[in-house]
Amino acid sequence: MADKRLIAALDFHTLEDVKKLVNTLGDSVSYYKVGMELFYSVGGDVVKWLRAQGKDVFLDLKLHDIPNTVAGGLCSLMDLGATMLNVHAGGGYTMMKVAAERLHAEADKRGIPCPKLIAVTVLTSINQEDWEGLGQELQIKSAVVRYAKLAKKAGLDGVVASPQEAALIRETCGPDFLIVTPGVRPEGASVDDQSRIATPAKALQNGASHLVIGRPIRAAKDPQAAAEAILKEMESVR
Ligand SMILES: O=C(O)c1cc(=O)[nH]c(=O)n1[C@@H]1O[C@H](COP(=O)(O)O)[C@@H](O)[C@H]1O
Repeated sequence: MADKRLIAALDFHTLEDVKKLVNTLGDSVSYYKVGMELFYSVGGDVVKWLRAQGKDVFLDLKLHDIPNTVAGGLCSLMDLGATMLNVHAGGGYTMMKVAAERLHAEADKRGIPCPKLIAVTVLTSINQEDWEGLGQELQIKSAVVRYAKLAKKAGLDGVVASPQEAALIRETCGPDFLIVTPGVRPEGASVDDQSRIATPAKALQNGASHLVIGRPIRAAKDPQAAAEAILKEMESVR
């Protein structure tokens, strides 16, 4: 049985590349992330294809707009059958609340299960210098926890944050709150454009519920072996 805590990021721009990786990883990986690169090139068909293969899908389009537009956008995405959708917490409490309410109401109306809705806090690529450049005065950690509390109060199921903030979020938001962490790098792997990172084991020890991992699997010489090594490391933290 695949470990559903691992979400492999499909940052490709063709369906052929997606099929190749998904077929290579086979039963080892059952949860995939479709982000803007793939969705903008291929559209909703990729989500439908993944669902037809029995895979869960995190549709990561990071909606960020006024409440009515975000809520409407989420309802439009609902037909694709994604397991999880996201918005930017920077859109504010009212936006998140309206989005969650409209998504739930729409799911009830259609008689379908409601996708999980999570909020991106502070992108894992943001470092202290970027952060201060934005004129932010809180520490990154404090801002992330503040966003997480707002997301919870607004009725969302969880957040996207770096593994470095996961412990504080878990302590603040309780055991059932989803904490989805990108910025995960096995020991010695290339950091790429990420800033606030940790290893798979450390991310889980800190309380992450899901790990989003892209290049360490996708760009590996042997993606199947890379995924298996990550899954083995994850297995040590239950
Ligand atoms: O929402 C996301 O998934 C996300 C949020 C964030 O703060 N940082 C982040 O890296 N991501 C996504 O997570 C994936 C990480 O990919 P790798 O850096 O290749 O492991 C990418 O698809 C990003 O779009």
